[in-house]
Amino acid sequence: MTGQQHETTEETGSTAQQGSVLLDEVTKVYDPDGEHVVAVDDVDLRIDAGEFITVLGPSGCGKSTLMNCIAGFLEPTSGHVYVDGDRVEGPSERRGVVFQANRLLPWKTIEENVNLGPKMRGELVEGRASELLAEMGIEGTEDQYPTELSGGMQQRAEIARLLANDPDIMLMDEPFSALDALTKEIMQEMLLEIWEKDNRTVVFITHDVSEAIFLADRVVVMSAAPGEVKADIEVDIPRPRNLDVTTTDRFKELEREVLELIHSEAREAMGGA
Ligand SMILES: Nc1ncnc2c1ncn2[C@@H]1O[C@H](COP(=O)(O)OP(=O)(O)OP(=O)(O)O)[C@@H](O)[C@H]1O
Repeated sequence: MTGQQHETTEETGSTAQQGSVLLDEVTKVYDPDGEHVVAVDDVDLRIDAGEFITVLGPSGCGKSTLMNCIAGFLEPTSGHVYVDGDRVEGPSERRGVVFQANRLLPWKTIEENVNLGPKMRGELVEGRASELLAEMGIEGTEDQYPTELSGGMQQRAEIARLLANDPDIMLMDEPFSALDALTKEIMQEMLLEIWEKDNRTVVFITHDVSEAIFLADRVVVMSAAPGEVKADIEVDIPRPRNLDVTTTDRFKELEREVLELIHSEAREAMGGA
């Protein structure tokens, strides 16, 4: 994908780039043993192709549920998810998912892990895994096994595995939350570099307010359970960004605004204490 694909064509009025997401009145109710847990309540959300959205909210407010509905792992109880105008009816390699704990297969080498998706589809390109590993800054790890790599390197390999499928949309559920602070910062800058190059749509769930603002075009703040969209905040900090922006007045201002929203949600969730 290129920046050019992101431009609107005059003839059609639509963007050529793939990866737009529309959540239309999405509600998800779990019903274990008749308990009726409303995890996500009537969420409307539009994400443009190529946008980077972060999702913040108190624990249990339905962030992962929402992401799993976009991924196609879960079917909404009511409402629909559309990707590029088509209703999501199941998982697709066009929507790649990264979780906090990586899904690398421990008995396969890093190269074999990265090649897994393309191989299964009969689209294996010789040398592509090495290219992606180099892009992720872990060249030379092709023949190693996941457990031989540090946590940060495993997450880099995981993202390389995702990119090997060339997804239009990257769905990332707290991908860096298990990493130490320094590794986390390095990963954040690296993710932005990749995104600024390819402009894939990213939906990134986090509990970290600073991470949410640093990465995003828009921060979506969810309310305490049942999860609704409480605020949708545009991050008007110029790109390309590096971590220096986190010391600017505008960044601090946004951080205060988002923190206040999160705190008021947490207070409400605790019964207004
Ligand atoms: N498979 C399930 N069966 C029953 N209830 C579930 C299931 N998955 C999630 N829930 C419930 O739905 C609500 C939302 O959960 P979800 O994991 O989506 O929230 P979250 O915001 O991602 O939480 P966290 O920030 O703690 O990861 C919670 O009350 C949770 O207990």
